[in-house]
Amino acid sequence: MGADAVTPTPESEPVAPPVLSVRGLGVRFRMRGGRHIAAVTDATFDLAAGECLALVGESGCGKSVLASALLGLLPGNAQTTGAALLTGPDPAAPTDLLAADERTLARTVRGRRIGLVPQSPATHLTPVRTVRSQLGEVLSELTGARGPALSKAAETAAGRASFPADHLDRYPHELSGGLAQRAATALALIGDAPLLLADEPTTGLDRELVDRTADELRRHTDEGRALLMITHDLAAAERIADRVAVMYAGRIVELSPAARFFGDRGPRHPYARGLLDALPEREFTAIPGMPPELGDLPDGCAFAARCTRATDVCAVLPALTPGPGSSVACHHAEERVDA
Ligand SMILES: Nc1ncnc2c1ncn2[C@@H]1O[C@H](COP(=O)(O)OP(=O)(O)OP(=O)(O)O)[C@@H](O)[C@H]1O
Repeated sequence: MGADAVTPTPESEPVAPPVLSVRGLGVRFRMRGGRHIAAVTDATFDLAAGECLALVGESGCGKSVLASALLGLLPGNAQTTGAALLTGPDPAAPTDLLAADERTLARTVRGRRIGLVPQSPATHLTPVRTVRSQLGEVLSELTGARGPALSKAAETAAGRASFPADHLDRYPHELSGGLAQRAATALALIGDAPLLLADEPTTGLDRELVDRTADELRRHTDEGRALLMITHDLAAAERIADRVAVMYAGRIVELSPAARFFGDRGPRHPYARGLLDALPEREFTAIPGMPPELGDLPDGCAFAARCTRATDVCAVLPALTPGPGSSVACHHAEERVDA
């Protein structure tokens, strides 16, 4: 499918001009013996200010690789295709994150135009330095603050992520999981980036902390930031996402408003429906079989081997196509409309 082959339906379209416009993004890893792993193929979506898009899917489907591509943090054996346009100070001259050089990404994008809320705050924070010192370092780098102003700025930065000022002089190992996450979020917010990228921000947290962390992220979105949240946690996605993109075997197979996805009508793609049905609070029925190897994908629909709806037509790759309520890459999606 070409980069501009997806025309989103009104329902699956973002509500304002995009902060991020991803078109036909692909990431392949070159392996020994001339083999390739197609980790992400033809990802196309927009993300607007004040909007949260949850990118969901099973482990290994390519979510984190997509995030790394947006941050310019792919390893040397990666090849990218397509474009990922990040709107900057001049809306008429967006930065293509896939084409930008490392200097541009390091100096003007990471931390300043994209704030990364990491998967594991414990490993993201430096263990031998207090939270105040770590906030101070990023603040002086991004804002130039020095001396007493720096300490005050650290308190303000902590407050934005609801990190308590009386814990600023603690080391990461002295923090609970929730506070470590808030410290990491405070770091991500310092540059006042219009786009936040949260990679599994709730992993390892108990349910109450998941809800609180998700609500915090929603608050930052409501302040006008765009949030791309990568998550296994469908409950967290349901809590805060405006739209949901479901990835399977490196491709986005459904792009849907969250209200529809989690509501009575539900997703239209059989895999997306299977993901929801696997939840303990729903049918608790696992999808049979395993996802295909990304180095050995079939020519047609990668989900067909696990799909109860598969027919001969599924040997032809289905394109992500606008339909009633959501965009879906499935030859049989229409059968599920308003079921
Ligand atoms: N440097 C690399 N070389 C080769 N393959 C890689 C490399 N990095 C990632 N992959 C492969 O890309 C695929 C997608 O990985 P990715 O980490 O994006 O999945 P994910 O959906 O984020 O899963 P998880 O939630 O478990 O992190 C996996 O099959 C992974 O093995």
